[in-house]
Amino acid sequence: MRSDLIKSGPDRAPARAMLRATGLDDAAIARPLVAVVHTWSNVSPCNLNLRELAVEAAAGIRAAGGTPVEFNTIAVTDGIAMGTPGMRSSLISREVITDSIELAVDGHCLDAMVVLCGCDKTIPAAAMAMARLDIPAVALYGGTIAHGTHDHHPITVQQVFEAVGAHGAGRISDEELTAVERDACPGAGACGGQFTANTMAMVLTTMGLSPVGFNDIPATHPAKGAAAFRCGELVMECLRANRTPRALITRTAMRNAARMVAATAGSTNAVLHLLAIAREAGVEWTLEDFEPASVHTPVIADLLPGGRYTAVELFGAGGSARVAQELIAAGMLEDTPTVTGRSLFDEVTAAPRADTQDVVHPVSAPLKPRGGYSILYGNLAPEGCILKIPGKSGSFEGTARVFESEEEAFAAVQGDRIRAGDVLVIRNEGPAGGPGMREMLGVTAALVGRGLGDDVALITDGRFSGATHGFMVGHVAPEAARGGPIALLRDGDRIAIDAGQRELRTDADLAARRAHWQPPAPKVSRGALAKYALLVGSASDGATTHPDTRVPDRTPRTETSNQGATA
Ligand SMILES: CC(C)(O)[C@@H](O)C(=O)O
Ligand SMILES: [Mg+2]
Repeated sequence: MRSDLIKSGPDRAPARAMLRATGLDDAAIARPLVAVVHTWSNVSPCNLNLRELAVEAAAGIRAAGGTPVEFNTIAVTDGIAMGTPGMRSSLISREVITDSIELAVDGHCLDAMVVLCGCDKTIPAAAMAMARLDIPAVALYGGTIAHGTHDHHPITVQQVFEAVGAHGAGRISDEELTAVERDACPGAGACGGQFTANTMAMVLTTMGLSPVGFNDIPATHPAKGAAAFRCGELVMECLRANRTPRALITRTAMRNAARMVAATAGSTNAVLHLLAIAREAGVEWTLEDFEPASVHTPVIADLLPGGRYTAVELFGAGGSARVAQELIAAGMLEDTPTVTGRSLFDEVTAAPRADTQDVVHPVSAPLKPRGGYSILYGNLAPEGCILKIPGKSGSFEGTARVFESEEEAFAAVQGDRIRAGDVLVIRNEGPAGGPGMREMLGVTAALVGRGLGDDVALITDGRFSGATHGFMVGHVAPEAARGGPIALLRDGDRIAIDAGQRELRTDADLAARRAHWQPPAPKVSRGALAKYALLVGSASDGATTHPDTRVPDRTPRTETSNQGATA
């Protein structure tokens, strides 16, 4: 046992003395020491229930012969940070949470862990830490928030962001905005559409890191506690069987996860996070691998932000298992092992199947013929970018309106300075340039709220919330701060988002402008943000600080007229 390093033999008497002080007796010290890691915080609803779940998980570990030890990490809540400088801390927190789980578990030589996570970055961080440590481990998502009700319609925080745009355009009153704000978020749980948290929770399930069905249970549902208890028992089974995460995180699991994201029109952040998880697990998986997964998987789940339902209705319809059942029936998933010791297909097939529901469609009657995202390249994104395919699919050509920050763009939208046919370019918001690759939900929701959602497009080296919809291209790489061609765009340039050719391009003479380009001065010089800006790789590699991530290319790019999909 790994924990023998800290507790066996005469030399370890000081460590045992410390453990005794926490209330452990000889028998408890002799048992496997199992971490209950959670990302509890009461700054927002997302992680609010995790301390309660930690008690249940610890009880499950004890019941199965282990000794639980608990610690928690930080969490940064996008729904609160959005649109502020605070949002720079969001993606960086994924690295910090992963690192802190590694350090606390390795620092105390713990034998196994249950990771309880609840929001956009804590969920991928859980998977990254599991991959990195590769000790027996189970992840459990705290669960979705219930939806609010406004004017007899279910709403989520997405509608609050969009109401801000409608309010800015004078379409709704102060009172209406306040009423939406008050109605949207009824209690504990992460944002309720197929936004980043629910998308990533589905990824954990699909990859076999969480038992099928558990992550779908909403945060306030009475069954959530029993699921946490079972995770405690299960991690002890994993320990005895020496079942570890890297056996689960395979290329097949990546492909399955990418297909589930496509089928549910999930958050584009899943692309960043899956790349980061793959790097931690040492799995060969690239940005381009997402394209076939999306092309060959129709959207079958009618979920917000583009569709009608929230994760609570999906839970009632059978949850992630129902989506997987439909994809399996169509030959669109491959069988893989899971944390329970049974295969994904065995678990999914055994899951109950609701008779009447209209949240998840069969593959034969999809909502859209292909998945919700596409990877583009072209002379504006030689390393790639991601298009969130809008409701009104096709291509978009328009005129560049260049903004050097999210704040500038938001002010232009709210100041009624954006017109149909504009392509907003928001740059210097990339992983290094932001730093921290903020989500542009404030801007994208304001566009939708003003009724401009179908008539303008947006490209950025930043990223998007899961609640973003419209004609949106993010993760443009290389980013502006590292000399990506997006840095060279000017107001008035023609920009084409060509979904058919999978290109983001301009006919502007970028090569001529290159000679005059100067890298922008770093926005921060100390602290976590500055460290991240120095270490982070390209968004096309997951925007991670993993040492194997391709060394950032800081040399200016040479423009060609069109570098195409193989660039
Ligand atoms: C605030 C949201 C909706 O949670 C967003 O951060 C996301 O990425 O989905
Ligand atoms: Mg987010």
